[in-house]
Formats: sequence, C-alpha cells, structure tokens
Amino acid sequence: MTIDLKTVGLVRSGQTILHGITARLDERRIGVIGLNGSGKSSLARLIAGLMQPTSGSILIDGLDTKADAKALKGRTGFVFQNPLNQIVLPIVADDVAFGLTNRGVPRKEAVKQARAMLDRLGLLSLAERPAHELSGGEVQLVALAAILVMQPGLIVFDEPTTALDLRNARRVAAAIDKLDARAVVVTHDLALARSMDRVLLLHEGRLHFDGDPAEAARRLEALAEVAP
Ligand SMILES: Nc1ncnc2c1ncn2[C@@H]1O[C@H](COP(=O)(O)OP(=O)(O)OP(=O)(O)O)[C@@H](O)[C@H]1O
Repeated sequence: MTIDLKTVGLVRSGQTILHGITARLDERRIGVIGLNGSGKSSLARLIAGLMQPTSGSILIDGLDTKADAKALKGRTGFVFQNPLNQIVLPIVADDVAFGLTNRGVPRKEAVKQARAMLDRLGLLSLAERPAHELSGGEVQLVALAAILVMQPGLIVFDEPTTALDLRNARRVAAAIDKLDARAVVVTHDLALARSMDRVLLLHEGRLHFDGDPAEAARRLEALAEVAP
C-alpha cells in the first residue's frame, strides 16, 4: 500500500494548518511527530479520509481520499486519541463486533470473530466486561481490536500511547509492531517513533524532516529547545 501526499494543504477557519506536504510513503510503519499544534492530528485525519484537504490530494494505492472516498471506505481504520469516544456498545465483545454487524455480518459470526481478535491480542478475559469499567490501557487495546477485526489495509493512530503507563504503552507498541496492516502513528512518544520505519516531523504545518526515525527524534528535540 502506498500513501501519496501531493502538496497537501489544509485551511481551517482562515488559518493555514498544513502547507503543501509532499511525500510518497511505501514503508509499513510511518511515524508522525512534532510539537503541539504542528498539524499531526490534522494530517492523520486527512490520510484516514475523515477530512478533505483544501488543496493538493492524497492517494491511497492510487485512490483519491476525496474523489474515491466510497471505494476507500473500510480500507482505512482510525484509532482516536481518546478511544472511549470510539466505544459504542456496553459489553466489550459486542463493541468489537459492532463494525462487522454494521457491515452486514450476522451477529453470531461477528461476535465469534470479535472474540477471536480479542484472544489474539491476549484480551479474551475482557470479552464479557462492561467497556466503561476498563482501564485506559485496556480501552486502547479494545479500540485497536475493534479496528483490527475489520481487517483494514491501513490503520491511522492518533497518539495511541498517550495516558498509558509504560507496560501498556509497550503492549500497544507491540500490537502495532505485529500488525499485518500498514500503520501511520501520530505520537509524542519518541520511543514509539524510533520503532517506526520512517518518520515525518511536522513543524508549524510544514514537513520539517522526513526520513530516519532517530534523526527525526533528534531534530524534534532541537526544535523543542528553541521553541518559546
Ligand atoms: N477546525 C479548526 N479550526 C481552526 N484551527 C484548527 C482547527 N483544527 C485544528 N486547528 C489548529 O490547527 C493546528 C494544528 O492542529 P493539530 O490538532 O493538527 O495539531 P497536533 O500537531 O496534532 O497537536 P497536538 O500535539 O497538540 O495534538 C492547531 O494550531 C489547531 O489549533
């Protein structure tokens, strides 16, 4: 799967949030880092097709996120920064099955697939638990299960380890590492960023650096020092 960013620009409420971002991404794990407000979440949402660019275009395997939105539906998953917003049904297994039933898979089969996915992530013990009782780390992993069960080719994560302790952050990082799907990961977690194949560093809506993860992390540290 290739993500082709072609001079992607985004203007919101008269403010330019992204300035002509161009990159052709073929790697399996793409990190996106930058200071607060640099445009990371906006870029992630554009790649996932949740918003449309104001100028330029984004092609996923040659399909335009704007013109071919219908064809791309279901191919890309998005894991939100606060995955509690993503949970719609009270019991974990039903929630993980929700996307499948929505797609027309019979409920029994959908729940079976959901339980298998929870099992794969080592979360089967959570299947019958009320979702609102889960810890932050468990919610993050359940949200990931709900996306994975849909078998998207690309998963976009918006700060997946924020608010997680080291153990759960590592579990999420390991789950991302094991994915069959491609991943775009927005993160402030430099250990997670360093584990990616390629990292985009955004600064004030511009692509400040694109390439080696360790170098991207070093450049971010340099930006953090000079930032007011
Ligand atoms: N709908 C909007 N209207 C106006 N400005 C917006 C809108 N959405 C985002 N912005 C602004 O765009 C800039 C980039 O926001 P974005 O959420 O993409 O940054 P980010 O790099 O993900 O930040 P953070 O690390 O704080 O989550 C910010 O200055 C933000 O205030």
